[in-house]
Amino acid sequence: MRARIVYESMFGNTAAIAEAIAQGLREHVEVEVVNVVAAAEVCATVNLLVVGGPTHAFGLSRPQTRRDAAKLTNAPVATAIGVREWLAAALPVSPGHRALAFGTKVAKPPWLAGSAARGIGKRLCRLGYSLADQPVDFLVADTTGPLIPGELDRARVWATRIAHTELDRRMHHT
Ligand SMILES: Cc1cc2nc3c(=O)[nH]c(=O)nc-3n(C[C@H](O)[C@H](O)[C@H](O)COP(=O)(O)O)c2cc1C
Repeated sequence: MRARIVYESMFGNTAAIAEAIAQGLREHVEVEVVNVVAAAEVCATVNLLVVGGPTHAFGLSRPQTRRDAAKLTNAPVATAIGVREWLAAALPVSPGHRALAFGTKVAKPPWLAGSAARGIGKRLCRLGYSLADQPVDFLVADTTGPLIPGELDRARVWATRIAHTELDRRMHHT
């Protein structure tokens, strides 16, 4: 089984979660982790597509929010393409394709609405994917991070559980 993780990240937090998910999946699955900037079209030979990005202005980032993010860091930030644009350009898939959605957002205030993970999940479903689990938000302490303690472990454990259930599912479907 092969998985591809496509992520977007301004300050490295979503990137770190993507790596933790890869670690969790890798115990059972061949995994490739790709920054959305470098991700070409959706690869047909992948059994599980995992897509993640930061929550900006209650949803997926846009060119303007990425430009705003770029002002908060000296590190190079890709503003031209994000997960929103990548998914908008993706081709629909036939039934049976599996996917997972994740995102990051600030922990406080807890009532702050919006989730990139949910938006990504919706778009994946519209493309024809069935989600292997509910979209998951991972939390950062502040806009530029860091992740709150325990989030990397939570991502690893989540991914390992999904790898198990997906392998199990494939064994019983073939
Ligand atoms: C322009 C901008 C808008 C943001 N809007 C939200 C928001 O609406 N809700 C939220 O929870 N976090 C918001 N955040 C915080 C981001 O979710 C946070 O920067 C991100 O999770 C960090 O991940 P990254 O290092 O991978 O970019 C915003 C951040 C930026 C830069």
